[in-house]
Amino acid sequence: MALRAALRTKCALSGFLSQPSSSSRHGRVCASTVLAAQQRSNSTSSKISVDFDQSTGVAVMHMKSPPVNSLSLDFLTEFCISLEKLEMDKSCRGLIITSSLPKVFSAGLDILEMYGKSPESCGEFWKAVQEMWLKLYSSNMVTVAAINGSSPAGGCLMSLTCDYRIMVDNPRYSIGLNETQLGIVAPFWFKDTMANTVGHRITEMALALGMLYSPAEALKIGLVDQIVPEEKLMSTAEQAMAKWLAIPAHARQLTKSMMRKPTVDRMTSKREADVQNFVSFITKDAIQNSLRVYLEMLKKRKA
Ligand SMILES: CC/C=C\C/C=C\C/C=C\CCC/C=C/C(=O)SCCNC(=O)CCNC(=O)[C@H](O)C(C)(C)COP(=O)(O)OP(=O)(O)OC[C@H]1O[C@@H](n2cnc3c(N)ncnc32)[C@H](O)[C@@H]1OP(=O)(O)O
Repeated sequence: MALRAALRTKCALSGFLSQPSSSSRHGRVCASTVLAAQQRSNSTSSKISVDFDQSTGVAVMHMKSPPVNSLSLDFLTEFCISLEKLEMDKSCRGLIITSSLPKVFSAGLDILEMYGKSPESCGEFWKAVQEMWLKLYSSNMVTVAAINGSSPAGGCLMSLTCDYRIMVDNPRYSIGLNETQLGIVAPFWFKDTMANTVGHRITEMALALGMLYSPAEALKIGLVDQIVPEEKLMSTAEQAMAKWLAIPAHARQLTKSMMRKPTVDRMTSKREADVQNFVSFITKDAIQNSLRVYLEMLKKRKA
C-alpha cells in the first residue's frame, strides 16, 4: 500500500506530455554530465532494477519478476515509480527496457489480476495499466525496447510504447497483441498504439486473429525495427540510443508529442469510462470462463 500511495503522490506531481522548456533536459544534462562524469548508479526494487550511467545519460531498466515478468499491480506500481524517478531526473535522457529473465520479455498483463477478482480490484489494476501506458507513451526520454524473449499482449504493448524496438532473432520468441486468443478484446488504446506503428489493416487482422509473430515476421510488418543475435542486443540498443540522443532534444520531444498527443488525448479524455468498461467486461461470467480455460491451457501446456 505504501508503494501505491507513493505512486499516487508522484503522479500528482507530474503531468503527461509536458512540453520541453528551455530550462529542461538539454542544458542541464551537459552540466550534470560534466560534474558526474563516469558515475553510475543502481537502484533495485523487488521486480525492477535500474542501472543509470550518468556519463551517457542512459538508464537500463531490467524487469526481473519470475517466472514471466507478468504485469501485476505490484509490478506496474514499481515500474511506474522507477519510470517517474527517471523522468524527473533531468540528467536521464534515455531509457532501455529489457528483461533479466531467460526467454521472456514480458508475458503481458497478469491474468491472475483479472480472474476471480472483485470489481474494485479490477478497477485498481486497470488504472495501473493505463498509468504505465501513459507514462511510457508520453515519456520525454528516448525509449528503446530491447526485447530478449516472448512479448505477448501487454508485453507487446509495453514495447510498442517505446520509440524504437530491437528484438532477439530467435524463432522461439513471439510478439503480438494476442488478446482474442484469450477470449478478451484489446482496448482501443492498445489498438491505436499498434495502428500508429504498423498501420490500420495489419492491426485489424492481427487483433482479430490474436496474431503472435516471430521476430522475422514482426520485422517484416514493422512491429519491431531491428532483429539481432542475442549477444548483440544491448550493444545495438546502445547504438540506436546514441543515434536518437544525437538529435536536439527539444525538436525530438516536440515531434514525439506531435505524433502521439492525439492518441494520448483520446485515452485521457475517456480514462474513467475505460476503467468502467474494463471492469464490466472482465467480470462477466463468460469472460471469466474464457480466462479460466486459458489459464488451464497454460498449465496443461507446461505439463
Ligand atoms: C466490447 C468490449 C470492448 C472493449 C473491452 C474492454 C476492455 C478490455 C478488456 C480486457 C483487456 C485485457 C487486455 C489484456 C492484455 C494481456 O496482456 S492478457 C495476458 C496475455 N498473455 C499471454 O497470453 C501470455 C501467456 N503466457 C505464455 O504464453 C507463456 O507463459 C510465455 C510464452 C510468456 C512463457 O512461456 P514459458 O517460459 O514456457 O512459461 P510458462 O508458460 O510455463 O509459464 C510459467 C508460469 O507463468 C504463468 N503465466 C504465464 N503467463 C502469465 C500471465 N500473463 N499472467 C499470469 N500468469 C502467467 C503460467 O501459468 C505458469 O504458471 P505455473 O504453472 O508455473 O503456476
